[in-house]
Amino acid sequence: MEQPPGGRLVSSLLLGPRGCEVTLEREPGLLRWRDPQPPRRGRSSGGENVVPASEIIAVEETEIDKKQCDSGKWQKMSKPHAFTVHYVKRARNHRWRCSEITFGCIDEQLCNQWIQALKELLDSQKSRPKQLLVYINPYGGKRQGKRIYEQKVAPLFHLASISTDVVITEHANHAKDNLFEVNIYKYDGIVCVGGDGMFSEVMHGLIGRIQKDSGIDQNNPKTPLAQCSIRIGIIPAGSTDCICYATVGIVDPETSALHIIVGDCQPLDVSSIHHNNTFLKYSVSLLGYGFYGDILRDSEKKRWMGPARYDFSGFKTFLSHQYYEGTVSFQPAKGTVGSPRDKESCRTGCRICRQTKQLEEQQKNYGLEHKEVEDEWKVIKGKFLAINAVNMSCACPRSPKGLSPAAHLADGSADLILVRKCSRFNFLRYLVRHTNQDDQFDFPFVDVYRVKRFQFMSKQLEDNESDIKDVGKKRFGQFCSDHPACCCNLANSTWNCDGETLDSSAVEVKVRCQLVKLFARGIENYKDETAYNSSSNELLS
Ligand SMILES: Nc1ncnc2c1ncn2[C@@H]1O[C@H](COP(=O)(O)OP(=O)(O)OP(=O)(O)O)[C@@H](O)[C@H]1O
Ligand SMILES: CCCCCCCCCCCCC/C=C/[C@@H](O)[C@H](CO)NC(=O)CCCCC
Ligand SMILES: [Ca+2]
Repeated sequence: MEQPPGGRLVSSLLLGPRGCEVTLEREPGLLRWRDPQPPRRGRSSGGENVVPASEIIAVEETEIDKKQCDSGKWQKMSKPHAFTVHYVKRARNHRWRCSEITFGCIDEQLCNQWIQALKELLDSQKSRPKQLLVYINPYGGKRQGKRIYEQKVAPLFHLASISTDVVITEHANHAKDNLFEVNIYKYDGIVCVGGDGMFSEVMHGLIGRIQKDSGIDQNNPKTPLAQCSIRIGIIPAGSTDCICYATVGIVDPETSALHIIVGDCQPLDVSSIHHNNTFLKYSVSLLGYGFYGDILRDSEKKRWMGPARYDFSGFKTFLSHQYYEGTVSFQPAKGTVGSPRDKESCRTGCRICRQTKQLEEQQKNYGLEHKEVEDEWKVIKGKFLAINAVNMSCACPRSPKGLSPAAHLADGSADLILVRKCSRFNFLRYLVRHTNQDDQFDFPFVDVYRVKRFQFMSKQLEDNESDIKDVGKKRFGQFCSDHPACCCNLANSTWNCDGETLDSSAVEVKVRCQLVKLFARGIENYKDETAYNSSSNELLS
């Protein structure tokens, strides 16, 4: 065994029946070994495996059973000693798996030395969570949340020595209310097992609690909000799981559990939604009026159908081809680097998100953070089939590129997509482009803007606000002003806010740059030279 001062441990260990040189570089923290198997036809042998310390899940001493002991080189040892390293292995389509490798040692002392060195390396990974609070929605998606957690996630958390407090929710808002009661500060993260709605609930609980503890009034749309340093983890078990897909690249509980274990951190923009100085909701994925609002309103009555409710209501809403009149006003994002028509997407370590954050910090240092108040507003009146504001791409299994493929997770802006009244055929062409490689914004009836703030007011509300004079009528402001007695609900849509409906059709929206953090790292770019290839964790260089 060689142990030079640089902190490198090199030993000849056993991998099955064959010997193999294994190296542990303490700085920068890499475990390396070379596959010893003989060459097979059509396959090269001796591939080097490199596992960064940040992707080692656990190390443990291994009992060599009788069968293994009687075979190969183990036979030559009086009492074999071995240790197993559990680590992240990348598979296709951004999937992560927990893989393991067992190394045999000639004596107990060498085995203990390796185990100790690896454990010390694991202890030095400071961003890893040790204690988590887990909320499971047993009724989300296909109602598999509890099973998914118990079978796929809990064993991994146990392996990684993470302790958990688990709450199985009994009703909607259980998790949100609970977050105002428990001592959240003793946890390194909050995990939600469910869909986008469950994430939204946990996020509202966490943001609300942090603001309460910081003495910040969420109803004031101008107040800067306190950032949440406690990360949120998502174990996908919902119907759309768009936030998981757009931040990890796949909807897969095991992959998400591994991102939590290794302590990933992905900041996320959050939009705050107000009306008349009243806080309504926060949104991280889609805030949609018209088409997506109507799908949601219809699908809520069909929750019993599970995820298929969206296909049913989607088809019905498409056929209804309803458009809505109103006024959209917005402030174009000036402090951001990218544009919604970029070809480049937001990926792990995104340059655009980093640069935008730096710009924002520079502005803060020069006391210019409130400069946006004076920035010009652009006003668009029209008839819209859909108004979609997205803080991220909104990629999901139904739409692998999402509603705005170049939107960024953490650039402090949202992409505002206006789909004006057009024929059914053209609207279908637009929807089909959600699912293929063609440019969704390359239509004369679609406009897209990168914004920091926007407002919307439906025509009915505008008319009512100017028409209705007495207070009694104003309470029924959303009813038909031409026929005050008939109570027919005018064609107002509702807002779909991350899969939940909003009570008001008039909204004022402001993007809060990187308000929350997730246990994720954005979608990895395998072509990136710092990424590893899918078959052997080898560095692509
Ligand atoms: N025990 C419970 N009973 C009923 N509703 C619950 C319970 N726990 C949570 N909820 C609510 O269920 C809603 C939907 O849950 P969730 O997001 O997990 O599934 P989904 O709607 O099928 O998926 P998606 O949001 O991805 O479309 C959430 O808004 C949450 O508030
Ligand atoms: C003929 C081909 C037409 C195909 C059209 C497919 C379009 C799919 C786009 C999906 C966009 C999802 C955006 C994410 C929204 C989530 O915040 C929200 C909560 O989970 N989900 C929905 O509102 C559920 C929305 C579901 C819509 C179907
Ligand atoms: Ca954004």
